[in-house]
Amino acid sequence: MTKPSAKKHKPESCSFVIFGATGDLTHRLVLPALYNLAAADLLPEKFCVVGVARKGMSSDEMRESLLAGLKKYKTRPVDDEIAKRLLECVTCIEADPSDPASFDAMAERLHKLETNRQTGGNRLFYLATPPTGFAPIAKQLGRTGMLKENGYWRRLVVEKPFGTDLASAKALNGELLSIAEEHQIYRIDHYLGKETVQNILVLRFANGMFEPIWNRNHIDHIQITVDEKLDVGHRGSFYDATGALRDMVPNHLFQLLSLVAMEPPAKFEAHAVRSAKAEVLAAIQTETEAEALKNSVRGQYQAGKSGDNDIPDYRKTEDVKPDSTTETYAALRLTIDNWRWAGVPFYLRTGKALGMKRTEVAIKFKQAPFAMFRDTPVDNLSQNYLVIAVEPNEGITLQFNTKVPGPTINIDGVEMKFRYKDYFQVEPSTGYETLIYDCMIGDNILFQRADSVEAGWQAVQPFLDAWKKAGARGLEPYKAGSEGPDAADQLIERDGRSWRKFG
Ligand SMILES: NC(=O)C1=CN([C@@H]2O[C@H](COP(=O)(O)OP(=O)(O)OC[C@H]3O[C@@H](n4cnc5c(N)ncnc54)[C@H](OP(=O)(O)O)[C@@H]3O)[C@@H](O)[C@H]2O)C=CC1
Ligand SMILES: O=C1O[C@H](COP(=O)(O)O)[C@@H](O)[C@H](O)[C@H]1O
Repeated sequence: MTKPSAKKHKPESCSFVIFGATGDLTHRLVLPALYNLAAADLLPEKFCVVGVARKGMSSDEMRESLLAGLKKYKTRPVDDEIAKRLLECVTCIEADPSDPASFDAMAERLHKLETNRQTGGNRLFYLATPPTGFAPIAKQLGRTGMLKENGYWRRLVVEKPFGTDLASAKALNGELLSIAEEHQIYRIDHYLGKETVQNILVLRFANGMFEPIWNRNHIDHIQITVDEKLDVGHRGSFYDATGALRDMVPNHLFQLLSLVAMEPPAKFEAHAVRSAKAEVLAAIQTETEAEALKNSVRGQYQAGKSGDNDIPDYRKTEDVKPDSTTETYAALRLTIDNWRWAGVPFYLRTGKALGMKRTEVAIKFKQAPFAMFRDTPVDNLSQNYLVIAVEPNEGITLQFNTKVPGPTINIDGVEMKFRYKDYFQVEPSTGYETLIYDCMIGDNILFQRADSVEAGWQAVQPFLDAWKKAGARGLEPYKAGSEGPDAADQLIERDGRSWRKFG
């Protein structure tokens, strides 16, 4: 069955200014997302794309490079006519935040371009640069008045990682908020662009049957898993300074956690939803150093095979220190200190170079008291899990027990499965389309507010500190292509529980 989606309207005319336009993110995701929006007729009537490069490049050169990216990273066949129309909107401007005069010149050129292209003065500035560029670029935009909202909207999209710890995230928020208002700042997390992640809100709050049991009285524990097959590859220099915890937990895994654990917002509106998310993150119990070590596992992959791919030892990866203690796997046991979740552990795990790609939230309900069926033969007793499959096989599964047909009572575990592909015709996308579109229409419900980002870092900071002090002590090796270190199993098994098996 195919259902049509709600009709969206075109955003107001604007300029879309990309810093880091020569980079990987722009080519891999941002331009393909703009292309997909163009194909869906969801770009503004009057629109221009300004690609900013620190060193001179002609607009033609930039268009050529972006077209090559579009063809390489396409999510659907590229229609030459649509690509041509989109690329005609592209102009390259040179500006380097270490050269303030270049930003003065940019302000003038941008204004002229807006006049020529009749886009008006609405501007979206996308910081698609490494994080070292965020504050310096924002500072120059502020100094030159380019962010000033004078009857037009001016928005700043900030990529991840947003800081490397609590102190740096606070400092970056402080710098940005001294230049722009909170409503102008769009802190992006691509997990919020995923349909399956947005659907957590709908699953919980558009259905009457889940909310009454969505609490400590009925839920035993929650597991959040983001396993990746990918190894670190050519990202050694970034990854070795970052690690699995910083790279994935305070952002992506906490998006999943906050949507699953937040209180029902009073309205489906940015302020209410973002407040509920920030509140639940702030309620994650702060660990002492000893508790942090006890409630966490970190691992590092050693050489192995994932499918047909030979994966080298992490420490032999280009730009990784040969004695690196950076974790490529992290598992945490967290608790949320509020009425709803008291006593319900949240087990989180994520890692690279694992046997399979799997992102899911598994909600484990309390077992029924089986007194009544104590003497009943059980073929394959199922645990009562509600599983939100973010990737792959996007959908929702409910596991429960049923009677095996026959003259006697036999019990077996079965599943009820909803798969998106069985109900909806989903256009392939990068995941950035919704986020970019929402930013253009000024809806920041799917973007992170400053307090949420800081609450996330606050919750992981004790683990960062404890691991830093421990150095190599407690760093568990695991074989690439495996399910991760055995210690991650022990982390959950010591509570008498186990990780949900896939499949
Ligand atoms: N690549 C991806 O798949 C993803 C990336 N991200 C995030 O997006 C951002 C960009 O990543 P990515 O495109 O991979 O990075 P790149 O290394 O490809 O850099 C992007 C561009 O930024 C410009 N740049 C570099 N340093 C600075 C600086 N200090 N000031 C201003 N401009 C600078 C460079 O362009 P020039 O020299 O021409 O000015 C460079 O080409 C990062 O924050 C990353 O974490 C997030 C999700 C996915
Ligand atoms: O931001 C990041 O996310 C990806 C994982 O994203 P997914 O959508 O494929 O689940 C991860 O590979 C990368 O290291 C990290 O920086």
